[in-house]
Amino acid sequence: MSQLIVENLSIHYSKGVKALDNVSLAVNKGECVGIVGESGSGKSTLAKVLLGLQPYKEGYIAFEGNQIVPKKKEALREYRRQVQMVFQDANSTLNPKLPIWKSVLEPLDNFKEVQPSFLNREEASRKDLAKALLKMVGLDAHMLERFPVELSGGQKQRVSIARALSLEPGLLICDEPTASLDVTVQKQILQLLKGLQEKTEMTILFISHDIRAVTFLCNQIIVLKDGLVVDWFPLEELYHEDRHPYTKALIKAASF
Ligand SMILES: Nc1ncnc2c1ncn2[C@@H]1O[C@H](COP(=O)(O)OP(=O)(O)OP(=O)(O)O)[C@@H](O)[C@H]1O
Repeated sequence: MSQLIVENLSIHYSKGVKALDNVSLAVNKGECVGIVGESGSGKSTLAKVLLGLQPYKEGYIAFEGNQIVPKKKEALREYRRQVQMVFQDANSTLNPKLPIWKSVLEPLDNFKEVQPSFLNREEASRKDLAKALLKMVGLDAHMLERFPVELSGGQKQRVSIARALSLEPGLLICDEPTASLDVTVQKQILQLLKGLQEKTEMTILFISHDIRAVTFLCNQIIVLKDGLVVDWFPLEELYHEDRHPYTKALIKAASF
């Protein structure tokens, strides 16, 4: 059974804008699935709907067999623990007034009942927990007392990833997590996500306009254009002649 199922999802904004048009997809546990498309193709709308931030009237979304209904608060809370998000702008995730160690512990503070297997909440001090989380994303303990303004873009994104990992999610949704970073740092973040995915076996849904990033990380690729899924294939079939002309154009523009 697929971990995440989306069936015939359509989203219309006011003024007749159809951001998603009958979108169906399925993501299996432990897979890394990329959603690629140009600006305006509906990627962020899809991410918002999947997080329960955007209501939907047409279609069906289920995670681990349970339908996601934005108004059902209790079910949404458990879903929000299971499904974590990394956004493009780490500044929107990190409170500028909090030192990194407090920021990194915020999700665990909101879900006191969670006992991630890689942390010993009872025995460790709060700073030790924060330190262990930073270590998972390749950050040194001397970052603990710093504030977001004192970190580079890549370091801030690592902190955002550490926060997301702290609740040991079953699914990590990354919406353009590398788009604001320079090329070398982008690569490092992609490598970090790849390593974490292999280690933890969590599912990753990686949303990006950058087909290079998607093909580096993902084993399944879904192509969105004007709110429609126009192509969906395993990585091995990237150069297959059956690829949709739009996918071929994206590949060509990326000059692989
Ligand atoms: N709140 C909104 N109200 C009206 N239209 C919207 C709203 N949000 C998005 N849209 C429209 O829906 C379509 C899809 O937008 P969306 O932001 O999901 O695309 P995207 O692929 O994430 O683009 P980008 O990469 O530029 O963020 C676009 O035509 C956009 O103008």
